[in-house]
Amino acid sequence: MTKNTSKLGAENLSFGFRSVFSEFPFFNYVQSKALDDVFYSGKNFVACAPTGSGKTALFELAIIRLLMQNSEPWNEVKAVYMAPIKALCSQCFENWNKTFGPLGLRCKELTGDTQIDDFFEIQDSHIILTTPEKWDSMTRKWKDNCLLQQVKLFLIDEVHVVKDATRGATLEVVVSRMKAGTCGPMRIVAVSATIPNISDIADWLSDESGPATYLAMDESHRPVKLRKVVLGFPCGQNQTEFKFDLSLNYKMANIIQIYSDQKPALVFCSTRKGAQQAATVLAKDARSLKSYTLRSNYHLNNTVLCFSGLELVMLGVGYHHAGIELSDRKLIEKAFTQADLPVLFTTRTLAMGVNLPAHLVVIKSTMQYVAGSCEEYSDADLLQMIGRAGRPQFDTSATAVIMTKTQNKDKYTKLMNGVEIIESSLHSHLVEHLNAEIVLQTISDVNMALDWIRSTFLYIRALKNPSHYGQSSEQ
Ligand SMILES: Nc1ncnc2c1ncn2[C@@H]1O[C@H](COP(=O)(O)OP(=O)(O)OP(=O)(O)O)[C@@H](O)[C@H]1O
Repeated sequence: MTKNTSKLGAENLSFGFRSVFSEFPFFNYVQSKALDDVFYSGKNFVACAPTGSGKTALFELAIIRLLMQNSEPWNEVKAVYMAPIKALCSQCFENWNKTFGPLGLRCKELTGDTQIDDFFEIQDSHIILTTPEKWDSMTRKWKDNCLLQQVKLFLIDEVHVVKDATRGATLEVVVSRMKAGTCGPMRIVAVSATIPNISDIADWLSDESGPATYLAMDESHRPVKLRKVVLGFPCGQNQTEFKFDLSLNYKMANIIQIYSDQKPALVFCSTRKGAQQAATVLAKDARSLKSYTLRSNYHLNNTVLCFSGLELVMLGVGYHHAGIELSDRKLIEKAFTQADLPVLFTTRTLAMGVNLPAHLVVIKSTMQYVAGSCEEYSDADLLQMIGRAGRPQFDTSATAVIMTKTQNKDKYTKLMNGVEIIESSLHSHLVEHLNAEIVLQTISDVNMALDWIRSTFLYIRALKNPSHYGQSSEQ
C-alpha cells in the first residue's frame, strides 16, 4: 500500500468540504503530491498517475477550490467534466450528486443518452458531465451562448484519448474552442493513467501565464501493484476473428490457474454470446482441474437466479452482460463482490466505474464487435478494463492479462508499459475541423486560423515530430 501522508489529510479542507472525502481519512501519496498544484494553486494542471490511484479526488479538489473562491448560491460556479466514456460520466454524476449535492451544487449529465432539449436545466447546473462528442455538438450550437463563456473549470478525464484515431481530434478541437470561447479565466485540469510525454500535454493546456503545471507518477505509486502480462497467440491467415476468439476459451483455465493466485478473476469478452460460451468451456475444464478448485460458495437456497447460467454459477463460473435480467445481474455482481464466485466472464458492461474485487483481469481478445464489424478496443477502453484489477478497497496486488494475436503483442506491451508517445490525430481530420471553426466564426481570417492551429496539440507535436505528420524537419 502506498504510504498515506497525514499532514495532507482531509483535515486541511475547510469544514464544509470535508464531507466530499468522507470515504477515506487521508489523501494517498499521489493526491498529497498533487495537492499544491491542484488545490493551493489555480494554474492549469495535468496529472498522470496509474489506474486506481485516486485521480478523481484531484478533480474534486479543483471543484472545491472553485467553490472556495465563490459563495452560495454558487451563481458563478460552472464546471464541465469531460470523459470519453458515457459510463464514466454516469459514475461521476452519481458520486458527485451525493457529495456535492448536499453542498447546493446541481450536476447534469449530458451525453448521447440524454435529451438535447435539456438546455435550460444545463444552464442551471453547476457541474456538467459530458463526452467530447456531445460537448462538441453542443458547443457548436451554443457558440454565442453565455453558458460557454461562464465555464470556470474544465476537467478532462483520460486526456490521452487525444491520440485516438477517431475521437482524439474531437477532444482536441473542443479544448481549443473552450480556450477561445470563455470570457473570463477558465482553468483546465486533466488526468490520465498513461502519458509518457506529459510536458507536451502541459504545453498544449497552457494559458497566458505559460504551460500547465504537471505531475507524473509512475507505476511504483500505484496503490495496488499491478503485474501486466501480454500473451500473443497465433492466428492463422484463414482463421476468422470468431474462431480465434473461440480458440482462446480453451486457454482460459490455464491462464486463471497461473495468474489468479486462487483469487477472483474477471474476464472481459467481446460479445454476450462469447461470455456465455467462455464460461461454459471453463466450467467443463474446471471439473478436470485439480489444483485450482472452482467452487462456488453461492448457496442455492440464497438465490432466486432464474437465468440459464445458474448451473455454471454453482460451479463457480458466472457470466454477466446486458442481456441478463437486471435482478440476476445484481445477484451475480453481489456474489462476485463477496468473493463467492471465483470467475466471472463479462462484456464491457462491468468495465467502467464498478469497484469489484478482481485480483486478476483477463482481456480475452483485443477485438470487439461494433455495428456488425470487428475493431480493436480503444486504448481508453482497454485501460478501463485493466483498471478493474486490484481496486484499493479489496487488494494489495493484482494481475492483468491481455490475450491477443501474436502480431499485436508488441503494440499492447507498449501500451501496458505506457511507452507510446501521445501524438495528435487532428491532422487526419484537419480540413473538416477547420471548416467547422470557420462556420462557427471562431476563425474568420488567416491570422485567426494560425492562432487556432497554434492552440492545438497537433502544433506542439508537429514541431517535435514532423515526420509523423508527413512533414520534413526543414518545412
Ligand atoms: N486517499 C484514498 N484512500 C483510500 N481510498 C481511496 C483514496 N482515494 C481514492 N480512493 C479509492 O480508490 C478507488 C479508485 O479511485 P479513483 O477511481 O479516483 O482512481 P483513478 O485513479 O481515477 O482510477 P481509474 O483511472 O481506474 O479510474 C476509489 O474506490 C476511491 O474511493
